[in-house]
Amino acid sequence: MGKTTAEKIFAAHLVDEPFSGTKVLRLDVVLCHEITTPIAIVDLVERGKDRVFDPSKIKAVIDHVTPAKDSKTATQAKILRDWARRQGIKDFFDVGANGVCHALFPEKGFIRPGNTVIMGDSHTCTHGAFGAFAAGVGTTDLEVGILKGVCAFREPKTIRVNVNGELPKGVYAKDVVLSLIGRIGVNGATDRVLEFRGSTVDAMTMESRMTLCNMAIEAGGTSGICMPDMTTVDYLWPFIQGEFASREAALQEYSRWCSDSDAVYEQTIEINAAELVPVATFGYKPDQVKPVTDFDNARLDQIYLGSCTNGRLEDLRIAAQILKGHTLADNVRGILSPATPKIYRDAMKEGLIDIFLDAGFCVTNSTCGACLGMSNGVLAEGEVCASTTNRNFNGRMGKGGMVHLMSPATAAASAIEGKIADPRNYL
Ligand SMILES: CC(C)[C@H](C(=O)O)[C@@H](O)C(=O)O
Ligand code: SF4
Repeated sequence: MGKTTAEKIFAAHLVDEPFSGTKVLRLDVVLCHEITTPIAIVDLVERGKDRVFDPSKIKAVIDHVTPAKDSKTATQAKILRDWARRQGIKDFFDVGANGVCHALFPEKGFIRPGNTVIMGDSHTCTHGAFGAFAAGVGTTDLEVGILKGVCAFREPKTIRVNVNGELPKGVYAKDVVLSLIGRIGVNGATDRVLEFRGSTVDAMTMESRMTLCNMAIEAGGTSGICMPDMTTVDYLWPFIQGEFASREAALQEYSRWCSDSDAVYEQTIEINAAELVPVATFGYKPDQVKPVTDFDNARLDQIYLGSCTNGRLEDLRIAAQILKGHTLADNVRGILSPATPKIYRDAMKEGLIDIFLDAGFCVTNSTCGACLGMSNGVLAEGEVCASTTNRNFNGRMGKGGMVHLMSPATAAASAIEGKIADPRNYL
């Protein structure tokens, strides 16, 4: 019987099976940020276990609130910073070099096909775009991961999502994944891997694949996964060229992680790309999704472009293309947080930042900040934000505030009109 990508990765990393169904896997990468890792660090220090299994396999960033906004966040950053220095963690990204974890780490080439990756962050599933098994974990698992380089998982079943056909004008990876979540619900993939397949996914950039995998958790999924292919190799090439004689050789090596043609799936979902339309969420759950054309004058106060879902260069390009020559509607303010310093710099070189500034946007440094309502764009009670992020929970971007999730194109069109708008009218 053939194996799925997740099954292959589990088999290749298995170190123990203490109970039936629970598998202890060897970890290739442990990712850390300043919100969850300091809790683990303090506990490890208290227990006299201030060690790490392998400093070269640990990558850390201060990204959620940076530069620190108060004493508490400064302390969290300091705990992570001191630990990284103490443990000799070279891949540590501090103020000036830091960006949103799930955008920064892939950009640095840290995630490879077939890898096992954990982080104390629910959107770790993003890294599955590289054909890796990447899962968010709690503090206890994170501590064990940091100390021993292993993590226990129940082997997840895989749901295959076939997306075929060409995406219509104004429809992007965000619309695909929001439409999927709208269909299967916020628990539709609980404890499952969502494997994204089909010609639409094959044609996607790594950035778009990351957008797809990023939101697997919003349907309850443990990880999203895409098949490694030449797009993956091309993205990683600057980092792997020393390891392989040619791109073809790299592709051959990475292809072994692709699901077998006779792999068994728990369920297969078919999505016809041609039928998709630009969508946005309307409630406090990511599965409350409807076409943008069904919003009747939905009032907005803020537009937010950024995050690990849609703060990448391709997202900024799409939004800038729509915003060019326009300004923000009178009733809204706009905030752009390019997800990493490289994205920021590239956007500057391409003239995109000028377009945002000309439109009236405030451009912040690279941080999660507003996405989780901690800094750089927190909503006031009763305010509404059109956002390219991944969570619309009640109060997510500020107590009493509401969030509509959408693609960068829809956010840009909405910025111009001051209400949820159809990007197709601007393309
Ligand atoms: C702070 C962190 C634990 C959290 C997460 O796990 O997702 C954050 O990144 C978020 O998006 O809410
Ligand atoms: S950008 Fe938002 S969703 Fe992504 S890691 Fe940061 S807080 Fe979490």
